[in-house]
Amino acid sequence: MIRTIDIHKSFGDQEVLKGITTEFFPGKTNLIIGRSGAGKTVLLKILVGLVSPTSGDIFYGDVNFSQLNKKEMRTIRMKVGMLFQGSALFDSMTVEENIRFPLDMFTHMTWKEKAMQVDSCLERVSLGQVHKKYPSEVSGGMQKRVGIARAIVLNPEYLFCDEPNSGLDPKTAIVIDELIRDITIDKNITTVINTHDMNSVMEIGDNIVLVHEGRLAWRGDKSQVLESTDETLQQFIFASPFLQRLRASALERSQEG
Ligand SMILES: Nc1ncnc2c1ncn2[C@@H]1O[C@H](COP(=O)(O)OP(=O)(O)OP(=O)(O)O)[C@@H](O)[C@H]1O
Repeated sequence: MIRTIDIHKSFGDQEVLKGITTEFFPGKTNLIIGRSGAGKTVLLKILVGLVSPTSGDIFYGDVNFSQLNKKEMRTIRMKVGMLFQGSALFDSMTVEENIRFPLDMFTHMTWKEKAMQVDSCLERVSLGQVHKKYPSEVSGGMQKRVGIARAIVLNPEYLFCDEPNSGLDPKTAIVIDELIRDITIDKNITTVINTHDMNSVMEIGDNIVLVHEGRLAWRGDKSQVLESTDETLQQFIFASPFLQRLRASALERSQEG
């Protein structure tokens, strides 16, 4: 579990985060949602330790992440997997070299142990004979799978995904979401996903954190989204007139039934 307590972040005069207190749970897909510029990426970077908060605390379990020295922070980082926006694979490395990279960096495993771990992660993301291919030789959806395989190769306790659906068609996006959710449940990972994608909210939103103008505007799960009367949430989720009509008719049907 990750807890943030009263996180503030300013860049110069601009206060981007204005006191975020929330929780992200193990075995759940925790989504950070919000409009462009709301502060989602800054919050995600603070959670991972890439950006320091101006004030506030982050707890990984019982450990106060904000007060660790470099060595202790490295121990926590070893437990963290990252799926970057656009997958961020190394173009000059094959798929298997990409996935093996964290093992080379952080472990003393033998060549054979690494090969077995790479195979098992590729199998977990349902990719077969792509070991020797380069990222440019596989589709965008496959690149995401490779990115996920690399993110889980060290058996992380925490998984951070920045816009995992960007650039994918809606169907492939749902398949990738479901893959992330299944891995989260199987391995009891605390997964935090930064997303704009409404399908993700409604399909895998176990714990949804809505950030609005740097503040926590709403928290709940996907089953509470439709019924919530929170204005900020409704304006964000049902932004288009089409979705507003859809919501109205869904609510009508549920009242009739
Ligand atoms: N390193 C930085 N220096 C100065 N300002 C920054 C920095 N990083 C982010 N900001 C500002 O913080 C605000 C929030 O940015 P952030 O990237 O977190 O938004 P976001 O919610 O992730 O938006 P999007 O959905 O468009 O990615 C923006 O106004 C941005 O310009």
